[in-house]
Amino acid sequence: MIISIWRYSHLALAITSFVFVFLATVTGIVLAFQPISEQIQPFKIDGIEQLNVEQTVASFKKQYPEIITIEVDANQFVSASVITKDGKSLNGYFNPKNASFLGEKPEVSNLFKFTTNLHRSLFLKGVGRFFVGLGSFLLFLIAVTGSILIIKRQSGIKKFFSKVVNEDFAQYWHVILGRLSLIPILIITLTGVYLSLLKFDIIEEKKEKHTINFETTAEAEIMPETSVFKTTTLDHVETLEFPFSTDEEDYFSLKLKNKELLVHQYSGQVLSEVKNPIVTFLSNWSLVLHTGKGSILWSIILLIACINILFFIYSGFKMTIDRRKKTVIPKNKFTKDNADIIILVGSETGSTYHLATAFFKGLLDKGNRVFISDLNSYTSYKSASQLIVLTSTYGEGEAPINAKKFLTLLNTVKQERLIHYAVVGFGSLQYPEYCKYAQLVDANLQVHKQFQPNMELFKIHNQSETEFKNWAKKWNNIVASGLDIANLKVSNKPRKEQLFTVINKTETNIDNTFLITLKPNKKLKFKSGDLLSVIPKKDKIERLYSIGKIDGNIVISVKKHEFGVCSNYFYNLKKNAQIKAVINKNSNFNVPKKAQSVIFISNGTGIGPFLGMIQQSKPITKHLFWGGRTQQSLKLYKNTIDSSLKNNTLTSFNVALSQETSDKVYVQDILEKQYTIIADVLNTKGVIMICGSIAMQNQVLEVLNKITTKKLQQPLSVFEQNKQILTDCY
Ligand SMILES: Cc1cc2nc3c(=O)[nH]c(=O)nc-3n(C[C@H](O)[C@H](O)[C@H](O)COP(=O)(O)O)c2cc1C
Repeated sequence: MIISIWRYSHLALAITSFVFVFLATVTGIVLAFQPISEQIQPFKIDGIEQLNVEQTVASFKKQYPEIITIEVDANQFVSASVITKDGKSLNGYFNPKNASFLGEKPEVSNLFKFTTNLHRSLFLKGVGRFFVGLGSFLLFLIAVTGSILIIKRQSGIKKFFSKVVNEDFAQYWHVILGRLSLIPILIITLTGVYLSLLKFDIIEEKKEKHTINFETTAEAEIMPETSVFKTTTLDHVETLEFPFSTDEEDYFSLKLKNKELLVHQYSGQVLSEVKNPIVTFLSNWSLVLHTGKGSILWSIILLIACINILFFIYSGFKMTIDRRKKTVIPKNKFTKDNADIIILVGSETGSTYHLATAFFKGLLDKGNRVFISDLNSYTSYKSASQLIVLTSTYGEGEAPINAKKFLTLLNTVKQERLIHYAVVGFGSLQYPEYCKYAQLVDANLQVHKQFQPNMELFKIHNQSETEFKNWAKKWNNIVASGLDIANLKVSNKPRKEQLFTVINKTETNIDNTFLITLKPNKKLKFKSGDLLSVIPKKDKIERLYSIGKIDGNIVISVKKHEFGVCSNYFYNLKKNAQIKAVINKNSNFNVPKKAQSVIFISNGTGIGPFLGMIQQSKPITKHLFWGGRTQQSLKLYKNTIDSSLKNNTLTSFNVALSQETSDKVYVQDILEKQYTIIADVLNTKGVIMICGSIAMQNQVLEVLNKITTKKLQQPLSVFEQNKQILTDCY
């Protein structure tokens, strides 16, 4: 619940301040170029930190009979106002070393003048200034609430900068850039507020007045060694005003960064010293930090921060709109008390709702009495016989926002009837606590007297529509709700299908396995390890095949099952037949660009993607391990493997045949023998890729763990976290 308060505050502030923040940011982007354009002008003289005021005054006095002021600005450009020997007044930039004139101060461009006005007051004078100041304060609050949201999302302040899982472009970059620009944005907003308060005199700059007692001043003496002009270098000076006349009671007025001095014009004695109040110090810093004056680096940081703010406006609103679109609970036709089937949804960002809605509508279409709601609305159900919980997991294995109260309610609400239930967990394998909350819900329902499971907990990675349909099919077989799985409208994304031509298909081998080669009709970008998604007309259920890329074509290894809809569909395709399919990127199972050595481990048809990878002519070490039944099973792949060995695109091939000899050898057995290869590859940041059956994967992982623990003194989990173990098993 707490996270929602912060999220709503963050959103409410963003909506309230949108116009002002947008205008201030766009104008801020333009204004960031002003200090940069100033800095690149040729008025900077190196070494003013070694030049003292006395030397500068002396060189000016040599050149000009009268000097009015000398100034040093934030860019360390020295400007002055002087009268020349021929009585003309000269204003502009000077070289402080020899007092030579460098040029007039350039006029501020109309673009910068216009933008500054818009930035400061929206051309509305005081009222505009007030709203800009308020906008700045609201942006500060947005940054604070945003930081709190990141802390909540990352489960603690210590993990503020730890890895963010990339599930959605807008969400991922909102967090990543938010963290990086937090400090500059806090500085921009706080200084913006400060400068506004200063303008409205809410903060006042009260300076002490100078008092001079000429009676007590020392006898005139020409600038002694200890004089303040000698001990002050030019880089500390802001302005130096010269005396009006030669009268002893007329003095220099020297403004430094931290104080103001009145200096005797002959003795160099300090007649009066007034320290700058803290307000002046803060004002100077606020101006420098807010505008980037005097520093190209800081101006660029401010510029990037402003561009990021524009991105936050876009990504923040995009996330909100997406969430709102997704989080729509369909209208109920039946009440909670006259429905037979209750669907309860737990969702943080709304994705689970679209699958829940498809399921709900599918059941309604077949005449079921269904009621749908969120998990926090759990209550008693008078006629229900089935409960389906569809819930995601958030934070570190925690309940999503609309499910936080569910477990408490489950233990307090009385249920009169015995209800059968099924729980589907939605999560992501990228999080260590995969579908943890669904697990918790399932465990609590298991021990509840009024609930009885009709199937095991089902976990779904990345909102997979295929997996959801698989679950729905299983559930439907148990409950016999008449659900038409093929026509469940689970997808809200249009499918961009491409045409492929069958250019080769082998006969089935002894294991009923065959290879099919497809040529894309149009040029397509894809890699070995990507997935080919096919939806056969017969059952309209999506199937995914891991593909090998050979000579720009797709090769897949398929096992023909007697009643397999898709495998028979593929098998019955004739040469030159056209099929429609989609290639899904699967970057988690492509050969990583930086890997210098790779081990491929597979059994059966799992060799498919590796047939492409072993042919790729990358100068890296590649070892292939494959487990099959007999020599006959291997024949299907032999040509590709042999040519890869011959061309040196494959370093070694290790085969395990389980039915060839009496001592059944499986792929994990040959791995154990080749432990040095495994240890070497992992130790040198190489990668192990596994494709095939889940049973094989589990056995292989066990063996790999033994090897790493023994030979590298580290459990396999360390290499899994380093992304050195990649799997694509089914
Ligand atoms: C900040 C954050 C934390 C997450 N934590 C987990 C987690 O601990 N376990 C898990 O399996 N999935 C986790 N996920 C993934 C979500 O459960 C997954 O994306 C799910 O499909 C979201 O569904 P929803 O939009 O209906 O909430 C997390 C996602 C985010 C953005």
